[in-house]
Amino acid sequence: MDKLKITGGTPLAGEISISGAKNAALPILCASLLTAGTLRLTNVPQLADVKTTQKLLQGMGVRVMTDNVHEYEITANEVTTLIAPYELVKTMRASILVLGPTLARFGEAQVSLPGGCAIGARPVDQHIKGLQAMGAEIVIEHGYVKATGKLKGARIVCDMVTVTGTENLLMAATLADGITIIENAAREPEVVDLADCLIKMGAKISGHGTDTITIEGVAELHGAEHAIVPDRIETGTFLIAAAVAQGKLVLRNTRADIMEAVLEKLREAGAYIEAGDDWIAIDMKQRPKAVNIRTMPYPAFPTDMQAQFMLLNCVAEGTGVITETIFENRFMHAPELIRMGAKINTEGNTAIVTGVEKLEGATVMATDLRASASLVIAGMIASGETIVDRIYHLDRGYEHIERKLSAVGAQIERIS
Ligand SMILES: CC(=O)N[C@H]1[C@@H](OP(=O)(O)OP(=O)(O)OC[C@H]2O[C@@H](n3ccc(=O)[nH]c3=O)[C@H](O)[C@@H]2O)O[C@H](CO)[C@@H](O)[C@@H]1O
Ligand SMILES: C=C(OP(=O)(O)O)C(=O)O
Repeated sequence: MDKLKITGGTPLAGEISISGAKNAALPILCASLLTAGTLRLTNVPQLADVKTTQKLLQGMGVRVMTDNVHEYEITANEVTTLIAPYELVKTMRASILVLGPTLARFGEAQVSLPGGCAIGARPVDQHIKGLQAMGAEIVIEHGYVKATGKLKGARIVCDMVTVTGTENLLMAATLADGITIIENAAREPEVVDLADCLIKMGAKISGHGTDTITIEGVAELHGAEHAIVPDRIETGTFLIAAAVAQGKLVLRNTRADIMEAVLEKLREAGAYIEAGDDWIAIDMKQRPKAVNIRTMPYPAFPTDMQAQFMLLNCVAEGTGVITETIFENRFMHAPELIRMGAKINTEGNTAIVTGVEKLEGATVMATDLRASASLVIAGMIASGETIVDRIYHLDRGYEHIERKLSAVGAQIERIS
């Protein structure tokens, strides 16, 4: 199993190019199931999760052509099975995103229930409830969601803001008979990117980016071309790296307008940030100041940046309080950071973090995607050597993270 070996304490400076967003690429790849036409995608990140989605679609008979870098051509004109099997779904929860489009186009779908994961139980009851409101017959049998029926428009009020839930219902509604209104919808930029792609495919959608999305179903969708939105979480992760290493980075091919809450917190921590249309620059001249963080749905502070900000507080001046309101078990990085010398007290969904002058290198275990990222950056600023184990989590969501960070001064190598 691969590990990362990091030697801490090297200065960080230079430029990094940001990849397309995992959380936009995955639903958009699944949206290919909505049409027999060809979907041409650019800026697709090279990630394990993208490969898993490719396998899942190919297993259903979808033709996926790729230059194996960032461009994909996907045609679902000869779908051979409407089943998404457990073997693939268990490795990636986002596989549930084939449910809405498959059911909407073919009137039938069987998708393995994704089950819980390290950060929380993550049920999919809202996806199911919404599809039922649209007329689907749904049973759960042998661990599979089995859905049938011709979908019709409905008014759906989500019990909580759910990103993939909104995406599944949005995709399903594009081919439903009549008008669907999704209330308490997720407003994340990745939902907006999916909606923009669906509109290019001929869908009639309005209100995306607000908490009420209206979709007028059409008889069929067609092929389209779309560039995946930049990854705001990858961007934020590298900004944190610069902030804690007191470095200077320019991030290219990204967008500041979709990550204001994160940039605001970095400024509060003492970072000097400038941004243009497709770049963000950070210059951190001193030790960061601790910040308080409360994770909430977009446009508030994202849970996917919580672990990285916990690390920032670990080496900041003062004490910061972190409250995680989205996932019930998303502090697993805390005990690993404590092994590196951090001072963190967790109680329920709150972590009180008091900064120390320096972390110490150690062997640590990555437990989930963003926890892994926080440990890698911790290793970059710690004294001595850090080994981060179980980095397959990292490969799910960061494209060549060790190459990108090495290019700006970090000493990181992948070892087996
Ligand atoms: C592939 C993808 O886009 N993943 C993102 C997506 O995950 P994902 O879409 O799975 O997360 P949700 O927005 O659905 O989850 C938000 C909360 O709602 C709960 N919930 C959700 C659906 C449901 O049917 N029932 C229910 O109870 C979840 O357990 C969680 O507590 O949004 C999360 C929150 O921004 C991010 O951390 C993930 O990176
Ligand atoms: C939790 C995450 O992803 P997923 O929903 O794919 O598990 C994440 O990207 O941090």
